[in-house]
Amino acid sequence: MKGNVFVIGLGLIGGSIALAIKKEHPEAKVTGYDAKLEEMKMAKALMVVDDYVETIQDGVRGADLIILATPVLVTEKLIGQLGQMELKENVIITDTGSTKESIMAKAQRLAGNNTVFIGGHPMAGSHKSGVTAASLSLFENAFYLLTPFHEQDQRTEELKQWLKGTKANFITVSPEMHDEMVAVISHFPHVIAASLVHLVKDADAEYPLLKRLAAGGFRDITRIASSSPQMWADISCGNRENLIRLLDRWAKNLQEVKKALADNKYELLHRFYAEAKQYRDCLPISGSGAIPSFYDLFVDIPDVPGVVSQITNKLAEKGISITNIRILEAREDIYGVLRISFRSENDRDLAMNLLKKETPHEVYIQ
Ligand SMILES: NC(=O)c1ccc[n+]([C@@H]2O[C@H](COP(=O)([O-])OP(=O)(O)OC[C@H]3O[C@@H](n4cnc5c(N)ncnc54)[C@H](O)[C@@H]3O)[C@@H](O)[C@H]2O)c1
Ligand SMILES: O=C(O)C(=O)C[C@]1(C(=O)O)C=C[C@@H](O)C=C1
Repeated sequence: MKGNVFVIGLGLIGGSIALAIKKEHPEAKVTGYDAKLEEMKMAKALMVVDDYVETIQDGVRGADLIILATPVLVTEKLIGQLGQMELKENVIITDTGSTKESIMAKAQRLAGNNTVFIGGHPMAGSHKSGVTAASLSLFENAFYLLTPFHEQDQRTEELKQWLKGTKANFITVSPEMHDEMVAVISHFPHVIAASLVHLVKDADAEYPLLKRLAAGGFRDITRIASSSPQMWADISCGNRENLIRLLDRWAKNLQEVKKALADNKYELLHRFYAEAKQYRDCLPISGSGAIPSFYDLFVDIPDVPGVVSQITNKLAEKGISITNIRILEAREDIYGVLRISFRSENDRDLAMNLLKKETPHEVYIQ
């Protein structure tokens, strides 16, 4: 497609969408704006945007598509500001915010003058922020939720065309349903992850060794506690009522666990873990989903210095990026197993072929 795209908020999400649009629509011009000048300069240097402007007014003038990729409370304010500006006729405005009800309520005022607002939320991301974390493949195979005011709107199809390069799967939902669902699978887990970290932090003074012992399980469940505080404070305020309801349900659930412990009810505790495991094991491990797909590759390696960097260097030389790396077992008498995670199946297959060809190690997918 041809036209002017204006991205406000050049962080992880705005940057990743800009990259996808530039790749899919090379004839379009992608301009960016961010509250931080440094972020704009970096976005241009990394060729995430073609150019940047120093005021929002300069960017919206002539824009055919405006994408708001700022923290959700900021997005609400910006929608108000856009309502006061002169916009191009037929412009599509969308956002990427993790909440939808209050954003859609604000956006109602934007309707008219052939302006259309279509709420959006790509259901993939990371605990990392900023344009340097942006990636072309961030949304590949992920769900991308849309909340248009009119479901069958032709303009929604137009927006999907603009966003085709994300390779995401688009689904239309109501803003209310959106906020209830993401509260359970995304917003509430972030509250819990941060709260768990606070629990450990509070015990830190008493047990200085704690930090060093906090290994696999704790790290896995609290990765998302490293996310942007502004983003999550905004989301929490934007989805307060659903979060309060979930906190009540969670408290009740924990009371039941507490009672089972107090009464020493082994069977109840076993069922508690078994039912959780059964449901968790049924979640899709690849393909689309709110839980990001991790495409893992396993490499048997000897426990000798330098071997991990040899492998990562080989991947870097071929431009294959990894999302996570971990040694699962490393004892003197046995081989260690290196688990390398990739963003896409394609990256993992490229890595497997490369490492099989260029290293003596056993390389396999579990
Ligand atoms: N991080 C995720 O996993 C994820 C996933 C899906 C959706 N989202 C949503 O996407 C949006 C962006 O998140 P992100 O992860 O890219 O955050 P980010 O922190 O990486 O980027 C946000 C950018 O917005 C800029 N910004 C803040 N206030 C601004 C203002 N007034 N004007 C212009 N720019 C301003 C910041 O400087 C920053 O560069 C949020 O609404 C978030 O809820 C995040
Ligand atoms: O993977 C992560 O770090 C995320 O937190 C991504 C995550 C999520 O909770 O799944 C976070 C917020 C977004 O609205 C969508 C995706």
